[in-house]
Amino acid sequence: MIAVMGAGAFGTALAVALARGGQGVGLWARDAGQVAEMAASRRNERRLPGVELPEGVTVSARLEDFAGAQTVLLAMPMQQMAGALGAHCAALQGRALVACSKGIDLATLEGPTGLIARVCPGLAPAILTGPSFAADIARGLPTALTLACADPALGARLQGELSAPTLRIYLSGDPLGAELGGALKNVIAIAAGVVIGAGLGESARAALVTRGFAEMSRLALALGARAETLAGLSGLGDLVLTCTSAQSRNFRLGQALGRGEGFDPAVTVEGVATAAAVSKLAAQRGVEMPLADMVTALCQHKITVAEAAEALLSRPLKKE
Ligand SMILES: NC(=O)C1=CN([C@@H]2O[C@H](COP(=O)(O)OP(=O)(O)OC[C@H]3O[C@@H](n4cnc5c(N)ncnc54)[C@H](O)[C@@H]3O)[C@@H](O)[C@H]2O)C=CC1
Ligand SMILES: O=C(CO)COP(=O)(O)O
Repeated sequence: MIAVMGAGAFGTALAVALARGGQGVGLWARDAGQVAEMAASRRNERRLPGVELPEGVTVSARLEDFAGAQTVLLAMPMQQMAGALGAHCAALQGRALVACSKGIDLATLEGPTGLIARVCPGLAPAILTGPSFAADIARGLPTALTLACADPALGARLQGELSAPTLRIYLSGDPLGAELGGALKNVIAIAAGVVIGAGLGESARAALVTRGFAEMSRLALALGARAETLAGLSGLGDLVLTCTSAQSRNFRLGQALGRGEGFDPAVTVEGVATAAAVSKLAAQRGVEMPLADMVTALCQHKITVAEAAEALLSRPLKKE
């Protein structure tokens, strides 16, 4: 059995895909009311409407019900991960923990695997990330993801366990690079949404995505990630998806900013807190991240879109 902590869109979609592939999956939600609703309707209408939970998915608000699961997927928003893990560390002893969240913790500037290693020392962390909208996974559309783990034997076990007929998993030994790609692309996706929302055009978006990739790579390499990881599914792959699709919540928030419209604060948009974390991290390391800094300032309403565009276009001319 595999357990999934966090019954949002992504956790539910992964549970559905894995169960369709023949795995027994325990889907844990902290809210007993939501669990009762899902158990009765066999759906998660709040987060993943229109998708039936296969028979192989068991829902519960009691983590003890999934004590047999050797692998636990963590699928809550990044800023909630430290609290959720801290509360359940004892119950998770002896399991492999696979982070499915994309972001950097604003309080500690840790990514998911670093946070797991600190909050639950002794547990084996891995990360599952890459271009994959929950709705696509749940519809059974083909999806490829990266499973990154520092321990090659555990990584190979998880790769096999988490692969399903429409979920193709590639293995990486660079969890830092994989998690940084997933976190940083959300920040650039907000900027891409701003460009489109403000009517600055497709050419500007292509330039921004390219310069965004350069800036993602600059920070990731400075922190010790591998360049080939950034060029893979978890970096470039997810950057392309998120910067070009209105299915992305990060892109849609950016579009709203670009148009001067509001955005529903209840929607999970990982890039907002992560942009602020990235700006801090980059300043600490002396890495230039002009796009992330602009996104941070825009999200905090410290500058206007016109000022951001002007500031980026008037930067000193450089070599590519
Ligand atoms: N939705 C998508 O297409 C994808 C999402 N992700 C990542 O998955 C993570 C979760 O995103 P979504 O599922 O889309 O968000 P969501 O907004 O659909 O759901 C978040 C869920 O987390 C739960 N939650 C919040 N705090 C919690 C806590 N302390 N303990 C347990 N559960 C808690 C909420 O009740 C909610 O059910 C994010 O980091 C996101 O970047 C990754 C790939 C695709
Ligand atoms: O990470 C995702 C797709 O790979 C989902 O993106 P959003 O969080 O922007 O919706």
